[in-house]
Amino acid sequence: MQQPNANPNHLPDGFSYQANALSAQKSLELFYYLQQQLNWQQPTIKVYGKSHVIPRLQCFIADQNVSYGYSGSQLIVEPWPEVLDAMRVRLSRTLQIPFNALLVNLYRDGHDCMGWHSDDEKELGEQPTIASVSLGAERIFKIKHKHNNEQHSIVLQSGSCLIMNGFSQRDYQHSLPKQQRLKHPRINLTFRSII
Ligand SMILES: O=C(O)CCC(=O)C(=O)O
Ligand SMILES: [Fe+2]
Repeated sequence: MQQPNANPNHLPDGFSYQANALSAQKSLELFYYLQQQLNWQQPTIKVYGKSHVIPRLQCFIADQNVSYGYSGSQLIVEPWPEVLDAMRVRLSRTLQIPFNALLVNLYRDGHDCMGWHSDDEKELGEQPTIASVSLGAERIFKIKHKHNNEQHSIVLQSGSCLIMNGFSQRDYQHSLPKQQRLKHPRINLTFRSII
């Protein structure tokens, strides 16, 4: 298996990684709170005409006027819990992006994963900014260029924030591969601005 790049600063244009956006203590508290409190769903998606449940749990939180078809399945839209609304306000102010939606992923263990994709849905606009906060187990995150062999892989630590902006979605795909031996869960918060 390819080793994760030791230096997360060597990411391509449009990706930037901040290790300690949240303290270890705060990250764990938030992890347990969200694991218990959110209304987790496991939507079904169609791949080549066949229906599958996705290999993770999800919760979609958004302002009331927002609707977002995620890979063809319409998720139930949940209101903002106070703690996530506060985080959204802070991130919006820091990054100068009016985040109005949040897709939360729960990877129950290393069997749960997310396949190669770009977050390039029309409703995210031309050069979307996505802020991705990780809580709980560390997971490997892979990035590959769409038209050449450029590949990167980094470890997303608990309390970290990965920002994707610029042409990161136009030019690259990303994925969260299975890690068969991993027993611990992880929650990922992806703040989005839907037009
Ligand atoms: O779990 C992750 O770090 C990636 C999530 C992701 O790519 C997405 O929600 O679009
Ligand atoms: Fe993504």
